[in-house]
Amino acid sequence: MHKVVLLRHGESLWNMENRFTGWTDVDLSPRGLEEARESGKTLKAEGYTFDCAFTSVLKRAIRTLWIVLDELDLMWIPVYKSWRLNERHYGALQGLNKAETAQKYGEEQVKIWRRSADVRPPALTKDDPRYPGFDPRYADLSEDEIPLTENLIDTINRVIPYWKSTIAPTIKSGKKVLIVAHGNSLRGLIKYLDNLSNEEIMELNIPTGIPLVYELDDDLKPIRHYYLADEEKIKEKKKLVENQGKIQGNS
Ligand SMILES: O=C(O)[C@@H](CO)OP(=O)(O)O
Repeated sequence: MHKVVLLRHGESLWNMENRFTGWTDVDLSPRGLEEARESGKTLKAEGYTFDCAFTSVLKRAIRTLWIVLDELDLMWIPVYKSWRLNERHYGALQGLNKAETAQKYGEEQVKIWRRSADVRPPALTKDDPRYPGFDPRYADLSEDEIPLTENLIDTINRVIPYWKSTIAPTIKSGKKVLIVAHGNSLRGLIKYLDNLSNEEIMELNIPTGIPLVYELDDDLKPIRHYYLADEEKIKEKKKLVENQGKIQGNS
């Protein structure tokens, strides 16, 4: 049996301001820093240790990982960063306030943009300053790999090849792996691992900063999974994420 720990970064400054973030490289909020510290302490208290870690190229995930590794006194372990673990690209919605967008387009439309598997938010154009092609960290990507917008399936189509080529073989080799990533890149990974339908994934929200343990069999098929926090806290934090897409006062 293998265990892999998935962790969504702590609250970011744009989670705090309730803005669509995607590939925008915003840092953790003060609460996010605390959540990261808290997850590190929980993992330590529960006796978790890791041989290596995987994360995205976005600082809210990287800093969460640093803080967790600091708490675990594991800052020395190998850390692999890949754009493939980045948050889902939110296209032209990036930067907009989620509640205001719900006010303008309706809560149902915002839920579809946020949680459906196959609907893409409006796309960026290549002359938009938010186009990732202008960012040196994506210099090695081919033009087809650089998103203008993504739905969850597009995200899955870049996360899963990395899982198969790199993360899964590492886990199978017996290494203890920590993955610190994002709400939707983790939803994509979970949809794949648990074989969830497009309807089921619609209702899945991942709270910030709570370690999620997946126990996997030898073929890396999930046996069970659980968060390292009490039920109430998980429920409350999932609700918080869900309500971000509602018109203010409707939560
Ligand atoms: O804005 C985003 O990039 C994501 C994660 O913070 O938000 P959502 O939960 O709306 O998919």
